[in-house]
Amino acid sequence: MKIQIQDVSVLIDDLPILGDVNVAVETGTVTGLIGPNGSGKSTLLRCVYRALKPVRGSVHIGEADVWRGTAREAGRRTAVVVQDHDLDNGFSVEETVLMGRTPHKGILERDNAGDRDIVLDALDRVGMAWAARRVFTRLSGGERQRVLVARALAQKTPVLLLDEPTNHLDIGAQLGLLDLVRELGLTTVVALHDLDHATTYCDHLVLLQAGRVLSAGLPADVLEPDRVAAVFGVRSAIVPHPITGRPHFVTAATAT
Ligand SMILES: Nc1ncnc2c1ncn2[C@@H]1O[C@H](COP(=O)(O)OP(=O)(O)OP(=O)(O)O)[C@@H](O)[C@H]1O
Repeated sequence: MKIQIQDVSVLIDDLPILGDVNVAVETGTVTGLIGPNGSGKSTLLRCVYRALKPVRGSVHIGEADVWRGTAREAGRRTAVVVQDHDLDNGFSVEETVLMGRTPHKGILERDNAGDRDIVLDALDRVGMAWAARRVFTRLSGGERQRVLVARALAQKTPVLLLDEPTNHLDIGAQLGLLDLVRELGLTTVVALHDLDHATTYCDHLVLLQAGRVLSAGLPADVLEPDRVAAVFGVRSAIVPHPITGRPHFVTAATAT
């Protein structure tokens, strides 16, 4: 299912946060949102998962305008993994992941064995099945993050949005999660700070600066060294990875 972001502008407290953003994400591809702190990555994701309505422009997922139709319909199309989750409710890990099934249920419909199988499978995929009975808020930050990814998987949507999903994760878990995201084959938009992860795991990148798209396209084209230097203030290169031979983004501090 394709994502089409057209001419999206956002104002918060009368301040322009996003201006005339256009992004197209083809079905089954992974697009990375990159850019400095405050450049608008989370805000753009919020427009796609309908937490924030743009003052201008539109977001379509497939044929559907995200602001038409119900939140339930949106929940069947789009799963989200965000930071700053507010889930201090004493729920178990299993109950937390079961919330991902909500858009598929009728108002009074109870969870069934099929839902529980989906939940356990999702927890298994992120290596958290052992924690099914644990209280979600008592897990470590990285464990909680993996559970929230499981909740998104349990939602069984064609579109997946992730806002810095590798935060809190150890390096093995970071690469495991990004491998999983690729394996899923969903239409995916992921905000990432690690530009090597962006190079390795994304089909396309969108570079935001001050709420505007500065560059979009293949990772090697977007992460052109002069552009990286101008935006992030670091020297960079894309070189063959010494272990895999694949393109590897490396940086060095600007020479003094
Ligand atoms: N609710 C809000 N009220 C006021 N300003 C906001 C609000 N949400 C976002 N902003 C501002 O919008 C700009 C973009 O923020 P956003 O969180 O989208 O950036 P980001 O690229 O995701 O940043 P980071 O890499 O630091 O997570 C920032 O200047 C931020 O201060």
